[in-house]
Amino acid sequence: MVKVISIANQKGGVGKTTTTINLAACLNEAGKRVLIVDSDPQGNATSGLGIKKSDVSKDVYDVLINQLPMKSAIYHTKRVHLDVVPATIQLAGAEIELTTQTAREQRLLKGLAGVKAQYDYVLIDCPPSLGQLSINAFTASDSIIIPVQSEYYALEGLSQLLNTVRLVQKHFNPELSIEGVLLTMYDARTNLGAEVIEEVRKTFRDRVYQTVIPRITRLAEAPSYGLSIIDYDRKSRGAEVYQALAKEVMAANGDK
Ligand SMILES: Nc1ncnc2c1ncn2[C@@H]1O[C@H](COP(=O)(O)OP(=O)(O)OP(=O)(O)O)[C@@H](O)[C@H]1O
Ligand SMILES: [Mg+2]
Repeated sequence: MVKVISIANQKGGVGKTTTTINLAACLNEAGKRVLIVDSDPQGNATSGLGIKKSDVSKDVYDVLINQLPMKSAIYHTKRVHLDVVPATIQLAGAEIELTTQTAREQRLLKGLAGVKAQYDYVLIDCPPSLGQLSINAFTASDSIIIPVQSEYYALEGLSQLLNTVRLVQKHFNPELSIEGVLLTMYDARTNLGAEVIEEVRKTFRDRVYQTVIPRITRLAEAPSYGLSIIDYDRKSRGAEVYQALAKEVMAANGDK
C-alpha cells in the first residue's frame, strides 16, 4: 500500500526540503519506489534533485489549477524509481487562484489518485506557510512528518500547525495523522540543543524519531550538485542519519 506523507512546518528553514530529498533517496536506496511532490514555489526539492527549472514544462501548478493529469508532470531523477513532480515560480500564483475554484482543497488528492499506485511512498515537500498549498498537501496525505529545528522557540508555531491539521481532519481528511516529529540541525556543541530535544520529547513523546539530524555541512552542500546525500557522499554522517530515519519510517509502516 502506498503511503503519502507531507513534510511540513510553516516555519521557514527548519529542514523540510533537506528531509524530503534525503528521506526519499534513502527509501529509494532501500528498494522503494518513491515520488516527491514539490509543493513549494521556491522549488528547492526540484533543483536539489538535479532537475533544471528551465527544463520543466509541466509542474504541480498545472495539476492544481489546470487539472492536468499528474502523470504528465512526472520527471525522472538519476535514481531509478525516484521521481519528482516539480515546482516552479508559477506555483506562487496558485495560493490565490485556488481560492476562487471549486473543490480547491482536493486538487492534489485528485491528481495523486491517478499515479500513486505506482509508488510505495509519496513525499510532499510543503512550503513555509499554512495556505492552500499546505491544505492540499494535508488533504492528500495519510500522515505528516514535522521537522523541528533544535533551537530555542522550536515549538513556537507548532500549535498553529496542529490547528490546521485538526481543521483538515474535520473537513477533508479524517484519517490524517502525525507520522512523526524529526529534530533537525542539532548542534552537539551547545547545551541548548539538548534542552530543546528534551522539551520536544516531553511534548510529543514517542512520536519523536529516535534519529536526530545533526547540523552537517555536507547536507547543505549536496543540493547545489543536484544530489541527495547518499549520491553526494555515501560515507558521510549525513547519509548515515538519513538512512537511519528511513529505517524508522519503514519500520513504523511495517516495511522492511
Ligand atoms: N542538518 C543540516 N545540517 C546543515 N545544514 C542543513 C541541515 N538541514 C538543512 N540545512 C540547510 O539549512 C537551510 C534550510 O534547510 P531546508 O531548505 O531543508 O529547510 P526548509 O524548511 O525546507 O526551508 P523553507 O521553509 O525555506 O522551505 C538550507 O540551506 C539547507 O541546506
Ligand atoms: Mg523547503
